Amino acid sequence: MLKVKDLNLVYENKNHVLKDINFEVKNGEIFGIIGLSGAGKSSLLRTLNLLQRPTSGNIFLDEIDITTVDKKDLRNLRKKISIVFQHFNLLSTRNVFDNIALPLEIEKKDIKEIEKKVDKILEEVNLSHKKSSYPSQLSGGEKQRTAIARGMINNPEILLLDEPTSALDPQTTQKILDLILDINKRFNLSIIIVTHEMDVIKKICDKVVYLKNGSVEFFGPVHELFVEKENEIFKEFYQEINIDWSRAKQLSSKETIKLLKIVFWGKHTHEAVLDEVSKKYDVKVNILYGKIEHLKDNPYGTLIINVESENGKINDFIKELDSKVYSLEVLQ
Ligand SMILES: Nc1ncnc2c1ncn2[C@@H]1O[C@H](COP(=O)(O)OP(=O)(O)OP(=O)(O)O)[C@@H](O)[C@H]1O
Repeated sequence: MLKVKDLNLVYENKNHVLKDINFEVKNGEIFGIIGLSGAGKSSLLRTLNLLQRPTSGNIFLDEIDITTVDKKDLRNLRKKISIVFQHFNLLSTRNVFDNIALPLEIEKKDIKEIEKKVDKILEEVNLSHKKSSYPSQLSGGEKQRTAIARGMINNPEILLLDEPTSALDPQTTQKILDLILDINKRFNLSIIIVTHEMDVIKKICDKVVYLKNGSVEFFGPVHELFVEKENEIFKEFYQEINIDWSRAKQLSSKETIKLLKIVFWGKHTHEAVLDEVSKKYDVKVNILYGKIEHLKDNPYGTLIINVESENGKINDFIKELDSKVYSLEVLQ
């Protein structure tokens, strides 16, 4: 487990970029760091394997505070927590095989062992056919696979990925995300991924830290970010719900009409809860906005509805519906 405690980073020019950061990453988790440009995501990632020393605070890897590690133990630390850089950092004069072999050569490993390990990892990232190619002969996705393979060659406990899909087209992005999910499952490897793409968080992450101006604005499971914090965080990140609120409120201005926001989560998302409860209380439902999305393995749905009842049972209807959905908010 990786635990970050009260971490601060002040650059030499007095720029205080990370402020009292706290979070933890459990073994085998895929953990996202998200935020707007300049929020401090890359700075945070680089402190996690001490490429950038924090100004204060602690980073515990399995209870040991790595911020106290001295220079000679840094190489061992970076074998345990390895990083894949945003622009891959492949050496242009070395082919794919030799790029991946580099960390083992630095360790002065036996040539036979190097060949065996590199060939195995090449197979795992589906790149055996490109082992003799040079970086200039590779597509963006192949460069990323090479960089990930090099990051994996020393069997790290944690793999840090800086914007692994930012330079890729949507199809290649999907393939790289599948690869990340695959290595996470196969090796029970913890993966910490910096991204500015909400879709990446949705598709592969278990937990997430949302950074704003260097502070943790949210830390928790991805579905909580989407479901509970949607209004606060998403408004500044992107306008998630596209609805004409003044019209919706005007429609709901009568005493007998209420405007509701309902969130469904997990297996209940596909159940006909709304239909059943509205029939039971004889309430008319008018859907103003609706969508179902997928977060890793679970669907979640959002509905904005107004409901109308002349029989005085609208509050009973709301109470029962509230007990059957993930969350319900009376907007008006
Ligand atoms: N070495 C440095 N010295 C001083 N300031 C720096 C240094 N590196 C980054 N910064 C500043 O720290 C802030 C955070 O930068 P960082 O690259 O960590 O943000 P980010 O969230 O990763 O941004 P982006 O999404 O644009 O890559 C920015 O204001 C940046 O200019």
